[in-house]
Amino acid sequence: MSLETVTERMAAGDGGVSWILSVTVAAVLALAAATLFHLWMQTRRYVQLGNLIPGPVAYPLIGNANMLLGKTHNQIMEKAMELSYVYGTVARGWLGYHLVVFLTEPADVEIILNSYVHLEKSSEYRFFKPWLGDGLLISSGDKWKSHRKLIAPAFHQNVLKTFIDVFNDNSLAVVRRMSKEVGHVFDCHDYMSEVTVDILLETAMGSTRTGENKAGFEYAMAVMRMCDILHKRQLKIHLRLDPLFNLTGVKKEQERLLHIIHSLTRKVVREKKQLYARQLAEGRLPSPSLTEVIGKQEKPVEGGGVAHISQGSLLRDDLDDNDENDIGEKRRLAFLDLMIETAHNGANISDEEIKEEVDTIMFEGHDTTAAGSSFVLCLLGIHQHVQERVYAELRQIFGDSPRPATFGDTLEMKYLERVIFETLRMFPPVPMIARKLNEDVQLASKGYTVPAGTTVVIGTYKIHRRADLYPHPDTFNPDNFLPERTQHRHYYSYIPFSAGPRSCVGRKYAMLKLKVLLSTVLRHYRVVSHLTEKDFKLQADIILKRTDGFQIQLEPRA
Ligand code: HEM
Repeated sequence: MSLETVTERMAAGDGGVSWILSVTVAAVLALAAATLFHLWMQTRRYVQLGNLIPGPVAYPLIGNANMLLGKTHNQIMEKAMELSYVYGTVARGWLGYHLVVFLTEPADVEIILNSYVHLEKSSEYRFFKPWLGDGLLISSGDKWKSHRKLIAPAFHQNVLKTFIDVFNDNSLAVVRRMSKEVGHVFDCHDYMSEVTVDILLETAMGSTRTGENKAGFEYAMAVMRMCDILHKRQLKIHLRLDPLFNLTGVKKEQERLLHIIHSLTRKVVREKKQLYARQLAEGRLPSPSLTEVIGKQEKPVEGGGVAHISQGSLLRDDLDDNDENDIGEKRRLAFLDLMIETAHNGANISDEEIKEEVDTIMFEGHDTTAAGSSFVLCLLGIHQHVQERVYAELRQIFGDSPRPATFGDTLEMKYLERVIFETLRMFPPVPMIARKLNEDVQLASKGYTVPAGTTVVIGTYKIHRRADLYPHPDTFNPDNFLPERTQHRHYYSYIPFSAGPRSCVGRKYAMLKLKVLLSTVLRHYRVVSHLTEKDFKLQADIILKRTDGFQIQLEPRA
């Protein structure tokens, strides 16, 4: 039909208009039908691929959501474990029409974690957003990539060495504080949490919470309480839903705490920036520059400033550089200073983004290490012969001297290192990791294809308890990490710090801090516990903890 005819018909009045209307409606309907057909085909493929993976019978509309009804987060985790016993190392569940796939086979886990494509976090991580904004833990795409590149050098081994004094001073302070607990059973997590926040305040922001600095004290308390709120939101179904959460007092408390946290981080970023500019103008810098500390001859390794903690090189890799030229050990550098310097040198990062990264480090570095160190103390309290071996190693390093630990000493703490690794195997502080797939993934296991849009849950806790990977997996045995044992295990069968490009950027920091803290505590006290690890009541939400408390007793060492 020519344009003329159409114009003629339009000019003809009502009949023409209704004809045009009919054509438009028909076109819209055809388009809608085509879109629906496309969606249906896609959904059909999604559902078909999902249903090829073994899992429980799913019901229309709800899928397997009935299995979650009325369950606590803990029971859900237990259910997921159960499913993997019944259905094997690849198991699926349907939340309505949303596919969730559980992986516990290292070769499959490697495909996800070692990829630069599947880096997006699942929607579960949204609770962190009001606190951490678009910080490293939850950001994605180019932002994550560029910030990771920027932050990784701040965790370089030579930077970490500058923290030794902070680690030592705070460890000794907590040993003194714990002296009032001698002789009775107490929860060591409170102490581990407090000392961890103190250390983070100094190493992340260059602040302390002692002395006149009331803001630092309030900040530390707010960080601890915010972590509790995040736990609550994972556990309580009504707090998970934003509209309901917004009506609660917990939301008000969250706002109050975030006001304290963000005000201080913003203020510290602003002041540090001004100080940096002033000192630069005066021709002096507040601290040695990042390049000076890292050293020109050493190139930071992509993804964390250190090679990945791998099975073959697990022990060597953790603190591999036995360089006694401890540059800057007396000159403390906070991550914040390093980020300000990097921004000054032209990196594309705003003040607000720097604030988000500092907040992220405060969160990620807190609960994980507090839980990790508490589990170590509980396990050593139970396994006295292991504790005696650790103590013998420490006596060999320090003799009778009360001197603080040096970086070189931490390299000698080989057995303590194995104890920490074994603890993180049995009780990984981050018990599972979740990713959202943006592309289909072909798994190594039985050739399953997991379709784009699926949430993949990597069951770290379950992988670490596989009897084919760790003989007697429920027995605490630090020798699981003897080099001759680790070299025969799959690289992805030990992932407490995750692995691949999105692995924990703070893993070397964590290991160094744990060694200094635990060695200081163990040089002063014998830890005692009358329980066994079978008595532990575990709570698995964001961070694995004991709901019965981390109960131990202390006896002073002569
Ligand atoms: C025992 C102690 C620690 C454990 C077990 C641990 C574990 C983990 C795990 C499993 C992840 C990946 C999370 C995911 O993909 O969902 C992660 C990420 C991260 N961790 Fe740690 N962590 C520890 C200590 C620390 C410390 C001390 C810091 C900082 C001072 C830190 C900073 C981070 C950051 C910033 C990320 C996000 C990395 C990214 O997405 O690129 N962690 N950690």
